[in-house]
This record gives sequence, C-alpha cells and structure tokens, in this order.
Amino acid sequence: MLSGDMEKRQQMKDDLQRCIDAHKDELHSLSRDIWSNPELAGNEKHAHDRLVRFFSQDQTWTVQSHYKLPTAFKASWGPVSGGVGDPVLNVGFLCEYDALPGIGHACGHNLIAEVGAAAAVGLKAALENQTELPVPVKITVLGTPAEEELGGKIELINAGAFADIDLVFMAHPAQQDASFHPCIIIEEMLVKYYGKASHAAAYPWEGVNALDAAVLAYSNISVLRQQLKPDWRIHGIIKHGGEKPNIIPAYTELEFYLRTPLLKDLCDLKAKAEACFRAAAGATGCQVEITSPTPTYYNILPNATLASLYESNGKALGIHFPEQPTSFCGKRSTDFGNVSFIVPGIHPFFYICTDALNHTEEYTEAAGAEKAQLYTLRTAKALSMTAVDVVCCPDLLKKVRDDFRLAKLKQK
Ligand SMILES: NCCCC(=O)N[C@@H](CCCN)C(=O)O
Repeated sequence: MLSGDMEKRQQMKDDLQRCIDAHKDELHSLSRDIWSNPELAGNEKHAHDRLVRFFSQDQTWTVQSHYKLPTAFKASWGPVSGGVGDPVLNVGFLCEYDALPGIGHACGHNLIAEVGAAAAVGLKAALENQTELPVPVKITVLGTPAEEELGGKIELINAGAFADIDLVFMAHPAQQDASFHPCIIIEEMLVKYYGKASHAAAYPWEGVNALDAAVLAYSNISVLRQQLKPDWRIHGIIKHGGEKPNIIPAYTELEFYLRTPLLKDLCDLKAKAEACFRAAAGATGCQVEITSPTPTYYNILPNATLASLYESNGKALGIHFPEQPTSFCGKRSTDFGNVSFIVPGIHPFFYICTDALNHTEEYTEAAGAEKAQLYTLRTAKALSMTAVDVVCCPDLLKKVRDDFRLAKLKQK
C-alpha cells in the first residue's frame, strides 16, 4: 500500500509516461530531423531552429533562441505550486545536437536532444496540475551546442546560463545502460611547426623541414605513451603535413587530446607532451607554437542519490543496469563535467539497441534507427521520474545537495 505521498508521486510518474508516449512520434521526428541534417559544433543552426520550434509550439513554454550563444537556446516553464516568495526549485534538462566531421551523428547527440526534450515535456505533464508541492518548481531546457569541440556548456557556464539552475539532467547514448560512468578530464593541444621551404630535389639542404618535426613529434609522443599511467590518454593527428612532395614543408600542424582522471595529472602529462613537441623542433631547426585552443573539460562529479533514484526508476521501466558496464570504458570526456562542478546532476549512459561503438559509421546508423526509440524514450522517462522524486521530497533534495558538496570536497 503506497503512502499518500508515494501515491501522488506514482500518479505524477504515470502522467509523465503517458505524456511522453503521446508525443513519441513528434519526438522521433525531432531527433530524426536532427540526425538527417548533421551539423558540426557551433554550426547547429538547423538543430537549434528545430528545437526552438518544438518548444515554441506550446505557448506555455517561454523560449529564447540564440541564448547567449548563436546555436544555444533556453526554454522555460513555471514555476508552479508553492507560495509566493518561496525559493523556486529550477530543474534543468540539457540537449546536445552537434555531429562529427565526416560521420554525422556517430555519438547519437540527436538522441540526447530527444531525451532532454522528452524528459522536460514529461516533467511538465507531471507538474502542471500540482498545487501542493513542497516548493515552487520551474523547468529549464538548455540547448547546449558544441560538446565535441569548443565546449558549449563551458561557454554557457561563463555566460551565467546555469546560475539559477538547481538540478541538471541529461543522458548519452552508449552500448549499455549505466547511471554513472566516469568521464575524465580532457585538454586539447594545438602544435604548429614553422620551417623554410625549398625545392626538395634541387636544393633540399636549403630547407627546414616542418614535416620532419611533425613526424618526430608524433613519434616522440608514441614512445612517451609506454611510460604513462594506464588511465592516462594522449592521442592526435597531423592536421596539415605539407602541400607537395617537391616543396619542403615550411608549415605543419598537429592536434592532440590529453586526458587524465585528475587535474594534477593533466599538468604532468602536458609537461611531458610539451617536451616531446619542443624536442622535435630542436632536432629539425623549426620554430614551434604550442597552444590549448579550447577550455579544459572536467571529469563528471558523481551524485549517488540521483544515480540511485535513476536506477530505481529505470529498473521499474525495465532498464537493465549491468553491475560493471563492460562494453565501454570510462576514458571519454564531456563538457557536462564542468556543469557537474557547479550544479548537482546526472549524465547516465543508455543502450540504443546496438553493439556498435560511438564515433563509428555503424553507430551513426543506430542513432537514426527506429529501434533506438524505445530505449531513448525509456531513458527520458527515467530521468523525468527521478526529477519527480526530488521535487516531491525535500529529504531527497537535501541528500542530492549533500552528495554534491561531498563530491566537490573530494576533488580538492
Ligand atoms: N559525452 C560522452 C562522450 C562524448 C565524447 O566522445 N566526447 C568527446 C569530447 C571531445 C572534446 N574535444 C571525447 O572525445 O571524449
């Protein structure tokens, strides 16, 4: 026999599930449209317009297009319930929608957008007839572009977009369901070598070969890797290697990603990598320019209370959470990590009916497939149901906030 409060929460959860199911075709059309029009980080114009249109069609949402960033948006609803002057609890849902160069939505960000939209619409349905919640509740959907490059969430943090948000939810497609899986710190290093062109056959001795420097740099990093801690990563490409075989390259460019679980480790890894890049310059007589063009993505802070509530709601919907998610390792990064340092939240991973790996063409196909929809909407329901638990139960909200404070202290 459910208590009165439990009965009310269950009724709210039933309402949100019915609402999401009622909107399933529209939600699938939304993610399919984004999937069919892949746009790179910072250029998600179609996705932005499509999501703005999705929320604007319901006049009860207040929608701000081009919110602080050209392809970010904000959709707000509420507050409802509570008394005048009561502190409002602002629940945030995040939508990502940037694709990858050459392989489209190979990370399923079109489904992240669908989950965020569906969870928000569902929570609205659960709340709109509530007049006796512990506190007034508001819903904020943030369109957070450019996760794969640039770190749109970090730019939005710096622009104050998260200042009034109390909880934040999103979910990311993967190979299995996991309420939490470690995502680690990442920093990009851009390396430019400057040499001197010359005819490669007629008088090569007059040249200073920037491609030699690039190759040596790449090789130096490759041997460095043997001496790195097992949970560190460093990987990169030669973005520009020269123009023609008979012109000794005067300019080359490399891009590397450095990843570590802890910020102090990142400093150590950066120093080692920089030594490799400078050694290649010294060996070839080139000049070298080393920069970090994008902000550092932080690791995701865990929140045990939210993760446990998410698992409980997910299991009620039939989600299976493997004890040890095996098919994807934790060596990935996201700008949600930076958000998790300023707002309590969760970023679960969810199965989309494929064993393909992210950032592959097979995953792109899976992210646009009809069979991903059941899992996508189920994830949205679990996120929304988790939000219902927290907004209805002040003790849970306190535990969430305590987890957040403790997790931050552990980072020091
Ligand atoms: N959000 C979970 C992982 C998504 C992802 O693959 N992120 C990229 C971020 C790259 C930042 N320049 C990654 O390679 O981890």
